[in-house]
Amino acid sequence: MTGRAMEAGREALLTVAGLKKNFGGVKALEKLDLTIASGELVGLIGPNGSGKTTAFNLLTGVFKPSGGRIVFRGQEVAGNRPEQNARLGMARTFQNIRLFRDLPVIDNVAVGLHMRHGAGFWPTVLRFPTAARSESKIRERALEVLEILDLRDRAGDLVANLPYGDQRKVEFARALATEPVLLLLDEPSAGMNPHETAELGATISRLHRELGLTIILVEHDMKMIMTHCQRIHVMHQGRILAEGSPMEIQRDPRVIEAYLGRRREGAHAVA
Ligand SMILES: Nc1ncnc2c1ncn2[C@@H]1O[C@H](COP(=O)(O)OP(=O)(O)OP(=O)(O)O)[C@@H](O)[C@H]1O
Repeated sequence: MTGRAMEAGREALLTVAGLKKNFGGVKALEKLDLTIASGELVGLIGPNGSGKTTAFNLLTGVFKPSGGRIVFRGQEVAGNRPEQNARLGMARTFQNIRLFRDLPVIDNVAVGLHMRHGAGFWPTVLRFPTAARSESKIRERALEVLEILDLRDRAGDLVANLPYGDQRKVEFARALATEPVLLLLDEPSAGMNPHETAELGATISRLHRELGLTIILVEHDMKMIMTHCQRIHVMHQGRILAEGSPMEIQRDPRVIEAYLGRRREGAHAVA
């Protein structure tokens, strides 16, 4: 399906049609079709190797597609560079945390803001007054974003000294600092214990609700997906296998088969 969100009368923020990606002989994405409505919190799930991360890499411009279309906010963005899509309002986090561990939290968040509002490389390095002004605005804004994630008190701490769950939140803060309309979260619960995972799920839900963000959540933690997502897209072998509410997905025989088939090979099971 691509039409269910539209039936609810909401405008499409992102439409993906016939998206393909080959790596040599490997068809990582066979034919991806997906429509995400503005304001949704959707889950993108699927067995290991089904193409979820590849989809994120194509959406954000890390890889160029081998074919197909990506329309974001009414513009064709397939083949754009990551910074072009960031300027259009896409932000993402990665499966493995990618922070500057030996820098303070606030500097990590400011990186996201520099990408969007910075004075530019030379004015910053040469400390022109314009750069200083924009630098102080950036720090002010970084503190506001940290406040949203209850991390303002840790602004001056080195990332390396934060618990793992808080490091994830710093990643979120850095993504939020770019003021995205679409946030792509790639397995945010990876490496977390059940308590941290539950807290993170609540944080994602809150960001969705309070900031009106559209979020696509790639996750293997089925409890988080089933609790917080309104709609779920299931990928299998580079395509969408099924789409529906958490209840519909849990009962879908095709989904159960896709997961059980893979579980025999040691992958995660649904529900
Ligand atoms: N850079 C690459 N070069 C070659 N093959 C790749 C590359 N990236 C992904 N693939 C292959 O593409 C397929 C889809 O991988 P992808 O990482 O997108 O799946 P995934 O659903 O995100 O898996 P996981 O849940 O394990 O993270 C896999 O067969 C993978 O081996």
